[in-house]
Amino acid sequence: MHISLIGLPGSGKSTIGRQLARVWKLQFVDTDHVIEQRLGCSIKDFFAAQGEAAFREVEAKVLVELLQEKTASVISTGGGAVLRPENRVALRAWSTVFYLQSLPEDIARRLRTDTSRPLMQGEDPLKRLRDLLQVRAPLYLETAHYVVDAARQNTAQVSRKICMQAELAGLLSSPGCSEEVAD
Ligand SMILES: Nc1ncnc2c1ncn2[C@@H]1O[C@H](COP(=O)(O)OP(=O)(O)OP(=O)(O)O)[C@@H](O)[C@H]1O
Ligand SMILES: O=C(O)C1=C[C@@H](O)[C@@H](O)[C@H](O)C1
Ligand SMILES: [Mg+2]
Repeated sequence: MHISLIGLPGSGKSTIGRQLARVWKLQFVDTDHVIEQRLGCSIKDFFAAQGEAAFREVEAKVLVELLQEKTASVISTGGGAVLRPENRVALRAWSTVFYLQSLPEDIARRLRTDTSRPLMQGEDPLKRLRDLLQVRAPLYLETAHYVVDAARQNTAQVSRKICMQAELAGLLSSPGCSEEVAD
């Protein structure tokens, strides 16, 4: 019923999810955004005050709630949403999952000046992304119904690929939407 996007931090889940929801005329939800609303502070501040384990607890609760919503939505997840086995099972069971498979080099270049992502604030963001990918790649692949090659692609190109795949799989009631994604 829902469409979920998974992938590394900075792989474009929020940006592309919003584009797809607009084209498909579905509700758009971003788990990070819902978590921040619930916490009443930024994820970065919550990480600093309570630590990552506390964040993962909140993330798991929010994710299941959103997946159980009746209204069909495009759900952009946080980069670490696949870390918990129960999240992986829930994502696969209650949504069609697209993995945005991006290159750490592309992401590091894009996020050079970003200070909002707590896991990207170290000395060497590229090494951090490579380390994250080593741990998470099998989890993203295990969770995904479809893997989208997002390397060296802009967001409109990635959105179009997802649209075409969704049309091929008969996931959408109104085919032809891949032509509507603007560059
Ligand atoms: N394929 C892409 N081409 C060009 N720019 C991109 C691409 N993907 C993402 N971006 C840009 O990179 C930044 C991060 O993207 P976005 O916030 O959508 O990533 P995310 O996957 O939601 O990250 P997080 O897991 O931290 O929530 C944004 O400025 C977005 O416009
Ligand atoms: O990759 C991650 O573990 C994270 C990515 C972000 O989307 C946020 O969910 C948070 O900063 C953790
Ligand atoms: Mg995001």
